[in-house]
Amino acid sequence: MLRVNLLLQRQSFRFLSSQSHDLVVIGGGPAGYFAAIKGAQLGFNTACIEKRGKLGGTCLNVGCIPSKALLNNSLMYDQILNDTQKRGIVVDKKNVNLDFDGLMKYKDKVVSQLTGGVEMLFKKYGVTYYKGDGEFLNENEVVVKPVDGLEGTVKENINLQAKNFVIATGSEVTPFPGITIDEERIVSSTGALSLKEVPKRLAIIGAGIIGLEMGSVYNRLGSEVTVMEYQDKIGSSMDDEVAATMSKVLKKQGFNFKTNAKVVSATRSGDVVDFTVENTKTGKQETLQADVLLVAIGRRPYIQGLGAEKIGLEVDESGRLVIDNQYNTKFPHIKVAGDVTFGPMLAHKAEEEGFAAVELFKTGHGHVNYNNIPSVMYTHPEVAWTGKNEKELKRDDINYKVGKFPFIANSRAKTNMDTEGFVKILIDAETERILGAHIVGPNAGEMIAEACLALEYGASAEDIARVCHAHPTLSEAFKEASMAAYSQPINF
Ligand SMILES: Cc1cc2nc3c(=O)[nH]c(=O)nc-3n(C[C@H](O)[C@H](O)[C@H](O)COP(=O)(O)OP(=O)(O)OC[C@H]3O[C@@H](n4cnc5c(N)ncnc54)[C@H](O)[C@@H]3O)c2cc1C
Ligand SMILES: NC(=O)c1ccc[n+]([C@@H]2O[C@H](COP(=O)([O-])OP(=O)(O)OC[C@H]3O[C@@H](n4cnc5c(N)ncnc54)[C@H](O)[C@@H]3O)[C@@H](O)[C@H]2O)c1
Repeated sequence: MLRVNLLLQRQSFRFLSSQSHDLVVIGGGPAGYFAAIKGAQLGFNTACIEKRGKLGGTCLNVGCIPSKALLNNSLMYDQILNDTQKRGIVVDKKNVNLDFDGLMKYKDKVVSQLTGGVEMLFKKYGVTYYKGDGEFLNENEVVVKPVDGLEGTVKENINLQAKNFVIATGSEVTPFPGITIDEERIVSSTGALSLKEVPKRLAIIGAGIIGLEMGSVYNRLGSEVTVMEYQDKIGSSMDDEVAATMSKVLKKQGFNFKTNAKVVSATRSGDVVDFTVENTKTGKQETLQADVLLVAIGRRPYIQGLGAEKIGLEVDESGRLVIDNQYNTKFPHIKVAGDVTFGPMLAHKAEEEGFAAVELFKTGHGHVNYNNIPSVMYTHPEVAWTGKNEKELKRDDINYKVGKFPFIANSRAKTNMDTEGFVKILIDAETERILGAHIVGPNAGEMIAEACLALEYGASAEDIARVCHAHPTLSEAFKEASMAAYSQPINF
C-alpha cells in the first residue's frame, strides 16, 4: 500500500510543473516590466507573469501610447486643415481627406512595435516571461494559470517559488453605476481608442485627463464634443489658473463644457445614446443624445484573481494594496508598485516605483520623490506641472512668490505661430528655491523636465535663470519665468 502511494505521489509530481526564481513580478506594465528588467540587471534570476498576451500593460496597449499616436496625428490633420493659410502654405481643403482606418492602423502598428520591443528587452536581459494569470498560493508561491484563447499562454499550471515578489497588477476603468459599457456606443477609454468611425456627436463624462485628451482627438477629427464634469471646473488636478486657461482654450477649439453636471442615466437605443444630466446647483435635468458616450471618471486598482486576500494582504477603502514607504506589504519580500497602490496613476510613477522596489530588494535603498512627479496633458497646447500648486502652498501656509512668462513674448513661440499659454514658477519667498512649475504651452510636456531637474536639486529661481538657454527656444520662457520670480524678465 505504501509503495502504491509513493508511486502515485511521484507520478502526480511529474505533472506539476514547478520553477524557482529569485524574483517574480506579477504584471508586465510599466511598473512590472521596469521591475523585471532592473531585477535581471541586478543579477536576480527574474520572471514576469502577464496575462494580457502583450507586455507594456495599460500604458503601451490601451493608454499612453495609442492615445498619443491619435493625438499627434489628429493634431497634424487639424493643422493641415486649419493652420496653414497664415503660414503661406496653400492647401486645397477639398482634397484633404481623413483615412480614419489608416489612422487607427498606424496607432496599432506603434503599439505592437513598442510592446514587441519590451519582449525583446526581456530576452536581452534574460527575464523569463510567463504568459498567464498569476495567483498567490501562499506568501512564497505563485501559480501561473493558462488564459483561455490566449496565444502562447502557458500550457498547464506552473508553480513558481521565489525569494522576492513585486505585485504590479495595475488598474482598470472605474465603472459608472447603472451605465453599461459596450465599447461600441458607450465606451471606456479603451473603446474610444478603437472606434470604427468618427462619431458625429461625442459626449464625455469626466473632464479629467482622459476626457480632455480623447475629446481633443475627436474634436479635431470633426466630432461635436460635449464634456460633462461633476465639479465646478475642468481639469480638477490642475492649478486653478491653468485649468481656467485650458477651459477657455478648449472652448475656442470647439469643446462644449457642462460643469456641475451629474449624469443620472444613460442608455443605448440602436445607434444612439440617450443620457440625462442634472445640474448639481439648480437640480434642473435635461435629456441629451450622442452617437458615442465616453465614460472617463477615473481608474481603480486591479487585484482580481491575484489571491491577495488569500495571503492576507491589506487593501484600503479605495481598493489599493497597502504598503509602507519601502513598498512592503505585511511581508517584506512582497513589494507593490504602480497603479495598484497609492499615488498618481501615471506610467512614469509606476516605472520609478518598479525600479526602486527592486533596488530596495538588492541594496536596501531606492528613491522616488513624490513631491516631484510630473503630470502632462497632451492636448494642444500641452499642460504640464510638477511640485506644488498655489492652492497647496496656501493650504500649507508656505510663503511663496510667483514668476510668470507668457509664450506670446517668446520669440520661438512667435515664429512658430504657437503662442497660447504661459510658464508659471512658484518659489519659496525666503530661499527663492523652486517649489512648483505649471506650464500651458507648446511642448510643455518636454519643458517640464527642466522644472523636475531644478526641483530635484533644490535650485533657486536665480540658479535656473543664470543657466544659459539656447535662443530661440521655447525653454527661454522657463528661464524668463524664473527671472520674473525673483527679479524681472527681460522680454516682457
Ligand atoms: C487612455 C489612457 C491614457 C494614458 N496616458 C498616460 C500618459 O500619457 N502618461 C502617463 O504617465 N500615464 C498615462 N496613463 C496611465 C498609465 O497607463 C498607467 O498609470 C500605467 O499603465 C500604470 O502602470 P502599471 O504597471 O502600474 O499598471 P498597468 O499598466 O495597468 O499594467 C498592469 C498589468 O498587469 C497585468 N495583470 C493584472 N493582474 C494580473 C495577474 N493576476 N496575472 C498576470 N498579469 C496580471 C495586466 O494585464 C496589465 O497588463 C494612461 C491611461 C489611460 C487609460
Ligand atoms: N497624459 C496622462 O498622463 C494621462 C492620460 C490619460 C489618463 N491618465 C491617467 O489615467 C487615470 C484616469 O483618467 P481619467 O481622466 O479617467 O480620470 P481623472 O481622475 O483624471 O478625471 C476624472 C474626472 O471625472 C470627474 N468625475 C468623476 N465622477 C464623475 C461623475 N459621476 N460625473 C461627472 N464627472 C465625474 C472627476 O471630477 C474628474 O474631473 C488618471 O489617473 C490619469 O492620471 C493620464
